Amino acid sequence: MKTLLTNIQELLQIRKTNIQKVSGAEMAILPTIKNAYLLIEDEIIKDFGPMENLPDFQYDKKINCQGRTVLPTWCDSHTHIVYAGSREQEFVDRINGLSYEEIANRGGGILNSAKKLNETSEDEIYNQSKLRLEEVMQQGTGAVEIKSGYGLSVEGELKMLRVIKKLKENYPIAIKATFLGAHAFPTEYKENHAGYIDVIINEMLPKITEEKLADYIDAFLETGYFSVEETERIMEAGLKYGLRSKIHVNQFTAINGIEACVKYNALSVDHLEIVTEEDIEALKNSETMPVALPTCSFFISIPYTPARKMLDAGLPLALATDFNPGTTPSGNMNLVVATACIKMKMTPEEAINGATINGAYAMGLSETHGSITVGKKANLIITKQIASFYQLPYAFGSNLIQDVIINGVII
Ligand SMILES: N=CN[C@@H](CCC(=O)O)C(=O)O
Ligand SMILES: [Zn+2]
Repeated sequence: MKTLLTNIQELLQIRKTNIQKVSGAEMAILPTIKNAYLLIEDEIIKDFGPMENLPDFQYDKKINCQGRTVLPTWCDSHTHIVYAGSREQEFVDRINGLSYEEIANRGGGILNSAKKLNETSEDEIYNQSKLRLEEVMQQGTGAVEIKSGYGLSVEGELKMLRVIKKLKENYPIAIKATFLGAHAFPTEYKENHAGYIDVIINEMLPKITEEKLADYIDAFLETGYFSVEETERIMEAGLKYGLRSKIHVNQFTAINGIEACVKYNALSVDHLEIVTEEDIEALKNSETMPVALPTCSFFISIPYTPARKMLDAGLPLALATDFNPGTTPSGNMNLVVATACIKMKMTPEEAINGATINGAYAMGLSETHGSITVGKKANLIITKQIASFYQLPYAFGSNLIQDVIINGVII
């Protein structure tokens, strides 16, 4: 099956060779072709170029993209899409003055979602989660990472990861699964951290890897959650089972966690609302991708990741949603890109790089996703008629997506 897209007003994020990520000043450059064509063969990008060079292709279907921009689908490298129920009461509690920490200390937060998850059947969790996945696909996401972490028990974590596996099997979108047993300490282990970490390492990890349920391992490295030393135990155990880490870190406090993550060659460090000079130094010349979650900052009113400071230091930055019931009940990457521009002072070029090519890197999907490159998956957003791609973050409340193509098929 061959599909030809013609008269594309502007084709964004074209990369002739497969580069892995963009860093620092490179992030300001978003290569494009104006008045372009693109040929899809089955699920792959076969060719693209300026309309004046359009070869005499045979094709089965033609889409005239007059006035429309085409770009790769979003790569959302950090979500908690699989969960049970919702937490809008905590949202109202925060409006009334309670902080995220105060709510968590009253048994809300992650433990609230864990209780709901353990009381809900696997089928019901699947049915709730698939609706969220379908929604984000329509919003232009073509690759997504999904974490466990609301089970906090052997059965609960396995249940979540089996739901993620089923989503992988049933949907065309690329999904990476991350095991986040170290998301919080269950109440019964509040005074016995080492005991819970033993459960993670000796009971959960062997079962999860035996069933091949996870691609990565995560921990919430934060004051009041997992310490640097506790997270190091988790990262070390993950590596023994072949799981590289992607770590929640520096959301509320900076406690030298990033340095530890880099030491363990984490694929990504995520959140980074509080970043010190030492953290930036640790990330320089590393293979660890920093990931910002601007709609989390927006929703719970915490600082935004200091993108300018990080880019000026030459670092790369990826953008993701953090879609979860507590701190970010939204998986809309369009809003993430807009918020990064409006609140973090990233340019549209930088934000789109962060949400595509760097997001793919943060999921280990650089070979297949994140750019318009011959041989990569034909995962494309076709916009409505827009004056320029700057309108994507500018008109932040509008849905500017006309069609989403995943693996060569309009969904
Ligand atoms: N910070 C840790 N985990 C999630 C929130 C979890 C929750 O509140 O349910 C996050 O990334 O923001
Ligand atoms: Zn998260």
